[in-house]
Amino acid sequence: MLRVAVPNKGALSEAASQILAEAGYRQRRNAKDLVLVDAENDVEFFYLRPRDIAVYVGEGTLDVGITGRDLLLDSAASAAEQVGLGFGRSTFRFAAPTGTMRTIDELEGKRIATSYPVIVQDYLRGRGVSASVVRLDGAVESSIRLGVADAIADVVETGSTLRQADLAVFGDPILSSEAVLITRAGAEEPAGYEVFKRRLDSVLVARTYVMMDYDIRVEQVERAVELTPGIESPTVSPLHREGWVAVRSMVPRDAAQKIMDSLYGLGARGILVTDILACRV
Ligand SMILES: Nc1ncnc2c1ncn2[C@@H]1O[C@H](COP(=O)(O)OP(=O)(O)OP(=O)(O)O)[C@@H](O)[C@H]1O
Ligand SMILES: O=P(O)(O)OC[C@H]1O[C@H](OP(=O)(O)OP(=O)(O)O)[C@H](O)[C@@H]1O
Ligand SMILES: [Mg+2]
Repeated sequence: MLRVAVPNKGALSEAASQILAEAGYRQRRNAKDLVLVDAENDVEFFYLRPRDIAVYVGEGTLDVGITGRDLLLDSAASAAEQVGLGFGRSTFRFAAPTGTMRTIDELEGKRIATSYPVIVQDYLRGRGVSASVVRLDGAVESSIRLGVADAIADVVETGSTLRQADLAVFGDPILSSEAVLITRAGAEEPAGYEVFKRRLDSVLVARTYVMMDYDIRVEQVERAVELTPGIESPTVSPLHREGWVAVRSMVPRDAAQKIMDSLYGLGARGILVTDILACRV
């Protein structure tokens, strides 16, 4: 049975269970449950702290995990990112009281509070800056006001937490994070992983793409399919109406409106867009 680690709480928990449910797996109904066996699909889910997931997967106790890229890097566990899952996006950045710091070099000799000490130390080492890192569990934004740090390095999503604390980011983003699927680095592929991965990949495709159908004159088909090349190749079928064909193709969801405008300009009519509920590509 494939053993999968899923965040039990925090920013990634709900969306992780959601993507697994969309991939056809049973998920726990009670947020207190620690384990759920999906016997029909031969998968066992373990609900764990997102920060611990890379440790279990790196040790090989669990086969696969969903965690944040930032948490994976900070764990220094021997786990490898397989695919970005497109949710739980954030950046990881330095911040200090508004107007006090502009560059990374100004961190020299300062105290930096963070919940991600490994990422911060690696980054500073790479930049040749020596500073002391104060490890805190959370609510890092309060650390400067409370006198234990001069700057912080933390997860920034909307930026509203920083604004509330009168802090401003400075320097380039240290990294961009999202939820990722991880497995043990260098290990043989666990039994059942291929199907599990294909199911998640399929949800990502179904979320990213829509199905587009349209009718167009035969002379314009080549130009039209350049706009809608699909993943494999578009389906072109004859229409009862002489000189016209119907085209069906997957297109990226966020480009659909622009593509429809261009197709209409080429003379396409009856342009329809539908959601993809599930797929295998
Ligand atoms: N707004 C956000 N706040 C915190 N983490 C976020 C946010 N958006 C995305 N994430 C990601 O969620 C992961 C943090 O998980 P964690 O469980 O610590 O979340 P949390 O919301 O801080 O939970 P808790 O505060 O209960 O520990 C990281 O990968 C982080 O990049
Ligand atoms: O940019 P924003 O949208 O404001 O989100 C980022 C904030 O959210 C998280 O805090 P959380 O609420 O998880 O508290 P914590 O720091 O105690 O974990 C994170 O640590 C930042 O503080
Ligand atoms: Mg938090």
